[in-house]
Amino acid sequence: MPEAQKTTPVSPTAPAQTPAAAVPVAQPSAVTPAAKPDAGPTVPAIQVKGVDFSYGSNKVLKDVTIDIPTNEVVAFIGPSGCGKTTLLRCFNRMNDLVPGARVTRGSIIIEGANIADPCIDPVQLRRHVGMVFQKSNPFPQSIYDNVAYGPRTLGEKNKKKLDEIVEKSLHRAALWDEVKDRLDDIATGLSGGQQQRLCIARTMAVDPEIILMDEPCSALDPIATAHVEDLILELKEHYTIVIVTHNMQQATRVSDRTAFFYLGELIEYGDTRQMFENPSIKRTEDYISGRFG
Ligand SMILES: Nc1ncnc2c1ncn2[C@@H]1O[C@H](COP(=O)(O)OP(=O)(O)OP(=O)(O)O)[C@@H](O)[C@H]1O
Repeated sequence: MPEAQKTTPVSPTAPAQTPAAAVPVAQPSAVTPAAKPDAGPTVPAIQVKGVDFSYGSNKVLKDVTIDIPTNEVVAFIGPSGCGKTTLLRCFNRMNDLVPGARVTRGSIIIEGANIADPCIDPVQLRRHVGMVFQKSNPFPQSIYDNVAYGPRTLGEKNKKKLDEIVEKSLHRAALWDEVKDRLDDIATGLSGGQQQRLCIARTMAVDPEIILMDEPCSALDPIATAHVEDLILELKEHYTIVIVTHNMQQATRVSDRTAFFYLGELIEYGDTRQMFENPSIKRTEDYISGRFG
């Protein structure tokens, strides 16, 4: 991807990396992420400020405020129906596609821009904020064409450039060595774990800054899951990752911070190890120790 495109801000009116306003200082301490030791002040990749979200008259997110730090992995956990996926899908406005679904209060700031701003193009936003789904969904095309799809859609026609993007993306997805000699084979012939890594490569081919993962390992066996988890740890050097997971061990293995949701509210947010070893809130403790959910 040309460098100029890579740094295109989400909003055409906002300069790239414009510092956003600080988050409200009056957050409850349980939802304030702990500062990383020695980390200087950086603008979070995503700032969620007092968001309410409804499907029709059903309010499913209530006053959610959370910062997602740049180049970290944040896990969203909580019992089924608590709103994890809904919040994740707010970050690239995937919920726009659901009739009657909307943010009714608050704002979400990405790269200094309020993503609800009418001048934001959701397609452009999704280039910056990629998504990997629960079930791998490769197109019934070749491995190469799956990865080249995004760049081609954005207008890249140069074969050499496309070859480079495909190779780099497959490398980053830790799949290159397994597929380099069969790039023309149909993608649906890959194993489940390979298909999921291909979908991650496809997401990376348009050079996003943020990758959203909605239970990316739920359909995978333990070996394929381990591959994807290793990959997540490698990817955070280059990307900010938000992952929804029902697997508590997975949250502890891959994430720097964890956010626990219950009935549409953010109950606790903090350093993953600290939260799992010494949660501040009784309900968090009950959930992570398997007493409900
Ligand atoms: N497309 C939709 N239309 C109407 N209601 C929806 C829709 N998607 C989700 N909901 C409702 O919103 C609430 C939150 O759902 P969401 O999928 O965000 O929860 P979740 O925590 O991700 O659940 P799970 O862990 O089971 O995936 C639930 O009550 C759900 O029924």
